[in-house]
Amino acid sequence: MEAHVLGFPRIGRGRELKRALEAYWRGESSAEALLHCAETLREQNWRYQYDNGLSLVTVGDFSLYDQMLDTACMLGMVPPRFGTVNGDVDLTTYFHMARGDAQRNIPAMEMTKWFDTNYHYLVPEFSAQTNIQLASRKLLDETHQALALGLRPKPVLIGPITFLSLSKQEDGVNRWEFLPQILDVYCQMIQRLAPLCDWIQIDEPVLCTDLSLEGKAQATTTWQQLKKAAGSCQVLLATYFGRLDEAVPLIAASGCDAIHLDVLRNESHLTEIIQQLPTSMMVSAGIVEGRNVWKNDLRCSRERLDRLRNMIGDERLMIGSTSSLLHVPVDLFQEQQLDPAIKSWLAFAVQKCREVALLAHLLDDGDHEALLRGSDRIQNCRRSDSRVERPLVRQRAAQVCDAMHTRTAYALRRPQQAQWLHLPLLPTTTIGSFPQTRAIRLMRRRYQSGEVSEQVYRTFMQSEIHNAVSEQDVLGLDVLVHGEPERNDMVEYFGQQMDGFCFSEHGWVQSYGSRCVKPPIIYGDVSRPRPITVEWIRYAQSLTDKPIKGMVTGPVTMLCWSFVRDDLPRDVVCRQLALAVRDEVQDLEQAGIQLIQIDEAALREGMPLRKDEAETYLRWAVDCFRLTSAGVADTTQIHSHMCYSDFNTILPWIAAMDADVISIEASRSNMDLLEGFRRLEYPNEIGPGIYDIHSPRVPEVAELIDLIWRALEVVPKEKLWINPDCGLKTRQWPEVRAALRNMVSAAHQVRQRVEQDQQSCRTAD
Ligand SMILES: Nc1nc2c(c(=O)[nH]1)N[C@@H](CNc1ccc(C(=O)N[C@@H](CCC(=O)N[C@@H](CCC(=O)N[C@@H](CCC(=O)O)C(=O)O)C(=O)O)C(=O)O)cc1)CN2
Ligand code: MET
Ligand SMILES: [Zn+2]
Repeated sequence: MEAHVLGFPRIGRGRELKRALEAYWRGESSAEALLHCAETLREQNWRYQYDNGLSLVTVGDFSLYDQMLDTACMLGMVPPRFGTVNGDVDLTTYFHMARGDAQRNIPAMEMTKWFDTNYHYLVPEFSAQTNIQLASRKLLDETHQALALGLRPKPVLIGPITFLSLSKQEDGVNRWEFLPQILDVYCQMIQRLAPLCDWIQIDEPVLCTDLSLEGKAQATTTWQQLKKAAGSCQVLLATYFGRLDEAVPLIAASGCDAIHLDVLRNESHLTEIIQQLPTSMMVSAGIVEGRNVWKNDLRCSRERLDRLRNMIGDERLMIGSTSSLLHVPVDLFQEQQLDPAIKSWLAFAVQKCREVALLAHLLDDGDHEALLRGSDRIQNCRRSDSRVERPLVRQRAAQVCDAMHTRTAYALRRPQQAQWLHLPLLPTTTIGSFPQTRAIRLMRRRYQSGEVSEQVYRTFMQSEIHNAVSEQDVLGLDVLVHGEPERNDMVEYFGQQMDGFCFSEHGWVQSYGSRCVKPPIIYGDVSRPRPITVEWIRYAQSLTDKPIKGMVTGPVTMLCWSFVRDDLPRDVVCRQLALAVRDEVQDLEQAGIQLIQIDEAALREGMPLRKDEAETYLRWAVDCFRLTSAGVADTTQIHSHMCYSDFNTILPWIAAMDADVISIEASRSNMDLLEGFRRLEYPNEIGPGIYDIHSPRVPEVAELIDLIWRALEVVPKEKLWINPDCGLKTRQWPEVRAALRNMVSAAHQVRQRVEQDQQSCRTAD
């Protein structure tokens, strides 16, 4: 029986790829060194798969930056601003596409979230100049590398339907018209791969979303052609992240040799799905979860697989992970500090490979009872651990009532806030973080390792806060922040101070390019034993007469960016988080902080992939935000920040959050997205980001003024705030200083004009 995973993390168990990339970008190492590191990592990843008993190793999941970008390169789709392509896309062009070219002032390709994960892909661009041609040998070379090592490669490609669905097009261009040319390149590649392997994997995760009309119309014939190109090599059509629904008949008619599906997320429809497939089609059962870190319940999985086997027979079954393992850390065995009991409940990518192989083995005849008992013991230990279910947390959650979600009407709060705040028109602020410098990170590491005392650490962080506050004072911002120097990450930091969470030392997961996150693990009921941010924020407030905006991470974002326990529904966990953050918000208020931002950066990305599940999610997500924020006085101003602002379909829900002020990403869309807020007559205040913090480019005053005027066409002047798109932690101080200086100057100039106009209106009256 074939046993495989859909993909493996590429960052390396010691984040080798991150270090190699950043050294190369800084000009400190050669392209050869980078490519050598990549080759070594691929080999290492395949060894993990092979040594743990998988029958195939996945090839082509490795990338120097992103697999969608790699696919665009394979198709020769270099956007014209980066130059013309001659032959294969070179490394310099590749990284310019990913990160922009600062020297020539060329913006990078857009980055956005990969389905409902915290991974970002680069969005391929179709324009009138797009010229599709095979322009990368990467997949072929890597397949040869695996063969040379004596391994059995299974090359993987992002499928054409997913690729096109996730791309963008310039006005007047229909990207679907490129499908025949794209297919031609895919077929060329597949024809070359076919003699080298038994299986080719075509990833079509878009099948687990509500498919577009074009996608539906083109899918089946597209895959039929891919299969034709593969000849006698078998094609596995891989779906993941959700339910298949209406995609099943499309797949059934594809002529492909196997379908991969997520058994857990399709459980209730499994029989129906199988009935629709031709009996010649094999089923690769995604049974080991690729999106969380919990050890597989082998008995339960074996029962699931047995039911499936009874429907289709042994010879039609393959065993796999539910999705690529890109979304989990590499190797649990590196962890030295985890509580041993909790560690025994976990599996990272390497361990998950083993689980897939074990499950294939468990389906053989033979006595596997000892193995199953071992797995049962672990599951029981986890269920009965006293840290998992805590009566006080449950009691408190049960006592939550409607009144705890509701504040006085905004119209009544607003004048009360204005009375003490005395803000000018178009107030300026930032989203929270200032540059996380090398020195800050180093100090944190030295403190964690015990090299420096708590006293030294605190004094250092206070001096960073002092520095951030005086920078903001000099810049003339109206509402200040403390700058978040004490936070390694906006989610991990809060998790580290709550009960019910645990942490890995090396559990890095790629977020984009070389940037990684270390998601905390929620294993038990969550509560907040003591205040988290109060000391830091109070210190910042003691340094200035201007208002400091307190900064906390909201419950939905804590949930979305953590590994969440799988023994409770997500909304229940989220409500526990909401109560914990609610306590923090109230403590900040008690400490005299009257502006508090509750970041819900991930609210939009947490939306389920299927529209029919969106409303349920939005209802509890918005409720949790309200539960977090509604315990404060009318005079306290609640802010919220959300990134990745594809908000148009959920605007009424954003309004229902009832934050006094929201800040959102808008600069890259040129304020276009505000149109929706105008139609809705968004009642509260709003700060559409006027400069893109993802790029080192310093925006000019004139363009900022222009954006502010554009925003004023839509947002009444009394409701508009001026701020960047997101936090500034990934930037450097010189850029930040220059950009904020321009932002404040732009705000002042527009403010003056608006005030003059007001004056002359009054005189005319
Ligand atoms: N969880 C989460 N998801 C998010 C975001 C976010 O902020 N958090 N933002 C959006 C964009 N995603 C991002 C993801 C990561 C980073 C980022 O900057 N990551 C850092 C790591 C941040 C971190 O946890 N840093 C730790 C550990 C840093 C570290 O590597 N330390 C060195 C030692 C210090 C040194 O020599 O530099 C080491 O351990 O070897 C700290 O500051 O304490 C990185 O990859 O470089 C930025 C944006 C969406 N998703
Ligand atoms: C990814 S959203 C970031 C919000 C946070 N307050 C920051 O400025 O970093
Ligand atoms: Zn943000």
